[in-house]
Amino acid sequence: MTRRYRSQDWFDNPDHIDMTALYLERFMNYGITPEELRSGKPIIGIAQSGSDISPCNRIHLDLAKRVRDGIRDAGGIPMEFPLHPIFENCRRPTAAIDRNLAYMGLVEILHGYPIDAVVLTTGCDKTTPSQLMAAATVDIPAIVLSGGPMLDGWLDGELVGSGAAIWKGRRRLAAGEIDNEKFLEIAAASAPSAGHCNTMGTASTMNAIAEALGMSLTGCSAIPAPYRERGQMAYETGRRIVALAEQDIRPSAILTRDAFLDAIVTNAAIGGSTNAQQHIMAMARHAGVEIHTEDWMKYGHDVPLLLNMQPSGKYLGERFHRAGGVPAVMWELEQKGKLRSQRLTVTGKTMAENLAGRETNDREMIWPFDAPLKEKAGFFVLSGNLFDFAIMKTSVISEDFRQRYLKQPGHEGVFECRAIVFDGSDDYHKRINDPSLNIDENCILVIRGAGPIGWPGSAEVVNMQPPDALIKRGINNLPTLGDGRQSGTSDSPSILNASPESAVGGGLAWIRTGDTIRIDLNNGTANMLVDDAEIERRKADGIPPVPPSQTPWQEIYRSTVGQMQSGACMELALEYRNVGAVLPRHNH
Ligand SMILES: CC(C)(O)[C@@H](O)C(=O)O
Repeated sequence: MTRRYRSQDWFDNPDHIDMTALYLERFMNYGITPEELRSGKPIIGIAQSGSDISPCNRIHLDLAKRVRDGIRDAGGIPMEFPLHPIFENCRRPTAAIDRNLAYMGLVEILHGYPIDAVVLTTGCDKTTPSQLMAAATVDIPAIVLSGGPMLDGWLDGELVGSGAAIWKGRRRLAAGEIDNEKFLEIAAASAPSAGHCNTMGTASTMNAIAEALGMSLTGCSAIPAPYRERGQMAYETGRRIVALAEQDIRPSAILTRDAFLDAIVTNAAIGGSTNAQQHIMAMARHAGVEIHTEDWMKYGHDVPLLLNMQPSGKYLGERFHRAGGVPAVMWELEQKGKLRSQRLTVTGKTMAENLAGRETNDREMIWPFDAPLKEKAGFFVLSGNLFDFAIMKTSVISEDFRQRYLKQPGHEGVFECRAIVFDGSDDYHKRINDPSLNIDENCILVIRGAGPIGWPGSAEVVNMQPPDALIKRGINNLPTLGDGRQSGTSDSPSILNASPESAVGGGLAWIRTGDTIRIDLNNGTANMLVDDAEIERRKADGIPPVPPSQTPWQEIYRSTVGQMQSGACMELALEYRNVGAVLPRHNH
């Protein structure tokens, strides 16, 4: 039996035939017939995230054609509409402020237009969580179609991964090993085709998480953008969303606590981006699921690193796809009982069923659970008088860094450093090479004013590079700490996402250059060794100033956003759930 869709309240509503005429007539101007719209078929939205200013997602302009084919073949009517663009690399002051804006825009579209189900076209970092957050709020049937990563980058016979090549290139530039032209050549080589980052940066991470949550078809996220399977996946996704609409399988049936815990576990096993922390929190909260600070350590930290992909490992996205992609990693976890896989996914089957038979045939790319690339590779959670919450990405800690800071005889897991404090990244760039700071290997670089309210939007700036003089001596990483984020493609073992941020009076506001910071990974603490009376005295100096808002949205964003610990959500939006079930009033 076909069910009555919400779109029929617009197009087939005997109580409001006067309104129906108004709703129907303008769709005809691009050739849709009233019969189609009144046929009782589901109207399937395609949230189009691709555009010329969203190059990571631009492939979706083509893929949408195959999605439409799938929707039509399965008996639905496609309607494509734009999503607010989000382009991490280029958006100033940061794309982080776009996540909540795109979220809000998509909620309004899905609620206010005759849309029964939606295909979410994901790619660049925040295009995934923003759309899943909206799907959770509206709670109409939804499915993720990833755009896929770029092809692998190659230069001079070596793999060059996007993002990772930039951070490495910057260091080589500072060391005087390459000139500007070579740096640009490396950057170009790392991005050889359509698609998002070919490394396990935030884009690949968030698409993998969408799949781990059960919101995309099995094997979707890792298919490189230009591969034929990508177009085929678009077609199958289009077909599948019609079935989800018919069966009324909604995100609330899929986005459960079990699904989010599996996302945390999978993120650790793939060496996922630190940005996943705030996005997982935000998606969970919009889905009405409680994820607690302790869950990161309890479920995530002990998970080993299984995927040999940059920045934690060696290879890039094409090999990941050929090795079986996300299902092959999850298969390893499933064998060891690390997942809660008896849960529904958009395939209509359980995650356990989706994973059956998905063992990898490439053990250089996906390592066995019992003989992994690294043990205990999940995020490490820290707290202390500098912040209530921050994370460290342990999967990228190099052996050199471990030896220097974490394996000092008699003090394993504990190190003390002299703080060099920067107020935002302009200050960092201006002063990092100032010889009067005497920065050496006993220093920790601290950045503040980079959180959701301070920046505004939380900037990817914590992976600060050491001064040129140190890099020339072969010291590529100093400990760093801050209330901002860092690129998922970075190999810096930073302590980041510190909450509460300096701009709201978090502990980072009271630290001064020259203070000693003690990091204790045995107890999960990070403290400035400054007594409480002195901290109180410093409070009289006030919170370090942050720049004024430059646009209306920046001001609204600042007045509504929470801290990164809790997902940097637009807090008032959390009051709204299942808004797709509440039809808006007629408009004339
Ligand atoms: C590479 C970027 C822009 O930094 C981001 O996409 C990430 O991976 O976090």
